[in-house]
Amino acid sequence: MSGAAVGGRQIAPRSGNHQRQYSSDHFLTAGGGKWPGSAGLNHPYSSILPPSQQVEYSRAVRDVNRGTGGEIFLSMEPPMPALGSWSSSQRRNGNDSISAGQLSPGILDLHSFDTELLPELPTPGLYDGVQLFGCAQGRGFDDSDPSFSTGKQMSMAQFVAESNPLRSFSADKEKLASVAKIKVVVRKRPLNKKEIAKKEEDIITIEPNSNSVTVHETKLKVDLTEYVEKHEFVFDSVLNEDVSNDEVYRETVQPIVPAIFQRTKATCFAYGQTGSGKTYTMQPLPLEASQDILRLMNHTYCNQGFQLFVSFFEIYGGKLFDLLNDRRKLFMREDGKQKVCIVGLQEYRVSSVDAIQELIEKGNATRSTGTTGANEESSRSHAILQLAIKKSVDGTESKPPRIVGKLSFIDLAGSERGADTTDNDKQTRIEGAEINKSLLALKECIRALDNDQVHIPFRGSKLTEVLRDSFIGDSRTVMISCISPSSGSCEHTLNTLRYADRVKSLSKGGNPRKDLPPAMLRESTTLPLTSIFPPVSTLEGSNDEIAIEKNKFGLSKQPRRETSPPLNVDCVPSRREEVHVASLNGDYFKEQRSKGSTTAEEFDLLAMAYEQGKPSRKGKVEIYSVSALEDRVKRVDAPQEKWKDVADDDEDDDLSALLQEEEDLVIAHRKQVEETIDIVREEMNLLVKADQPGNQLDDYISKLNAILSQKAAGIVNLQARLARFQRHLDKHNVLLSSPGP
Ligand SMILES: Nc1ncnc2c1ncn2[C@@H]1O[C@H](COP(=O)(O)OP(=O)(O)OP(=O)(O)O)[C@@H](O)[C@H]1O
Repeated sequence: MSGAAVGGRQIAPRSGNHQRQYSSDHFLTAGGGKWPGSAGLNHPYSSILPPSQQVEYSRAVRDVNRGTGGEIFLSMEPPMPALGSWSSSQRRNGNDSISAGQLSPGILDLHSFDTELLPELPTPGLYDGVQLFGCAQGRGFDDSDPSFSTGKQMSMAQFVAESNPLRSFSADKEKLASVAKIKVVVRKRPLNKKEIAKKEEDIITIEPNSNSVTVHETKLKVDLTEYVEKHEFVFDSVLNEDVSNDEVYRETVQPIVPAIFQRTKATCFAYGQTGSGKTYTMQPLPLEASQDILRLMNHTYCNQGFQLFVSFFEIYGGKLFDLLNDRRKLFMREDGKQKVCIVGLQEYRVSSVDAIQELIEKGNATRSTGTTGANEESSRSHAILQLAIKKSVDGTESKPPRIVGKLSFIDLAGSERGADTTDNDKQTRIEGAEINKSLLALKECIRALDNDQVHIPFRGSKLTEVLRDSFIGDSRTVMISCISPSSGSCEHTLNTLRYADRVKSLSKGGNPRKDLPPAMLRESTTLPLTSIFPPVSTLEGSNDEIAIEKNKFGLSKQPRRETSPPLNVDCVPSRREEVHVASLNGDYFKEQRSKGSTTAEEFDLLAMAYEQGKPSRKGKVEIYSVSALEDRVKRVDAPQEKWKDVADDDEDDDLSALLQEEEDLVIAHRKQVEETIDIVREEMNLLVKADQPGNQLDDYISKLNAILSQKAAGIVNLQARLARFQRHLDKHNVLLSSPGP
């Protein structure tokens, strides 16, 4: 398959010669096979397939890759694609796993089903353990069940043994309800050969039987001696490098599979830097889940009219592409009721694991990859695989089936790609910004979801928009944070864990950190803005007039005197040096401007930043944090529902933009502090040299000049960013100045 041009850039699909190469990257642990594409037995799926299926699997993939014979994925025109011939495995089994008539129409309305969900399933004996192994309606266990379409003969004993994980499904509904709304799991991969060759150390420790992970970061003191800073995090579950893909499935997705028969939408996504194991972790999950779904459908729920559908698409650079239809471009549309439709997305009805496996393989082979600085090739797209359970309305095929529940698997783009916003290549910058935006929006949606917020900022990105229906109603989310163990990845690993921590930490569902002694809270301590700025109620002379009319967010600007919730700003770790830098004078800006190194707009911003840096005449400021804003939106919405619709669009867009800016500011601040520490280190070196006999004064002066300029530039940039953010907050009445004493 040839690459597709996207946004002026040639994208190589993950197939043939363009597949990701980790040639020197083979993992040393057992089962750490090379992936992807070669369809060897080291494929992550192979661990969940019996030997007979592994052979069949290789054959199937070979067929797909050749694109001959058993190819089922012909280019199809919506709405009703013509289907080619069958895959080899399907032919062999006489299996009608995917049929033309079973393909969905070209327009998949992801959302409309929400309001049309089927009534509760008949519950008698629903989770009766006996029925796990027999049909709820009297049909006995059938070895020829198509869900076991490998031709393998299975005895009842074997079946019972293989079905053991499903015993957990026999829990009653209450047990389902106890499945956490959000679960954050961390998975550490083993060191790879390349890292070992570079003598990189494993800096991650996970205590056995604990759910905490520690990152040991080597740092330098100002006097250049080394020390190790420990960063400890606690999550719902922490999996070390020995944990198999099977165990990952059991820990993450398996508990929520039964819930999707109960009208639940579940989402599982992997987050982490390039090469941290997201794809390795995610790829087997849909297959394992569909295996369990088919078992439930064919036994516990047999003859109840359930059907399983698969779709697979990716979001690349803010655009949607169907991975099961030759990367055909898809369009997202919203109807008058804000229901999201993905126009043209192919959905395949499946009834065997083989068929699902082929579809997944096909989709994976089609995913976009691109070259990055860090790795030869890495994913720069989000891949979304959805398993939808539908049910016919009247037990016949006459009407299209309605969705009952859905399980979405998201293999996110490499998280560090969001930092590509300063790359030289424009396309890379745009992609980086898009990735950044979507990761931020995803985090905010999950947080909002877990806090039962009325406003879920799903409009923040394409990713969250298409997942909108998964964020509404009864939903479950599992986040798997993948981390590399090597010292070279320390910064990315910390970023990944901080992201995961922020997803979890503000959730109402419980912050595991709260049980920890203070010493363990060092890394993820958040500093409430209220501790920097006094709460509204303690401010003198709050400007009540400002808070009277409605603002752009539809907020009734009533005087508020309650304490605003904290804006969470990650603390700079306490051990880091505090650096005091002398104030700049206004001439600096003029000088920069006259040198032409600053644009007019930047000049204004810099000048404004300088002005802001001066002691305020007013003295005190009243700050409403972004979280406070969301809270206000929520509270005000309740009695004023009638005009909520009108304000919704703007609110969401503005909120997303503000949230993005907040995040960017914190990142820039952190970076600036790190840079300042480096600069101080340089200064120390310079001073040491200056004390030595024979020191060159010229050299000292020029170096000192360079250092001071660098220092100043860093501060000015941060001030400019801060000023811009303050202006935006101000514009939306998030920040309100109050007169001083
Ligand atoms: N837990 C693990 N055990 C053994 N090997 C692993 C593990 N996790 C990842 N690997 C291997 O590491 C390499 C990179 O993993 P993978 O492609 O899944 O990373 P990724 O996070 O998806 O990267 P990208 O963002 O570039 O897609 C692969 O060769 C994979 O087989």
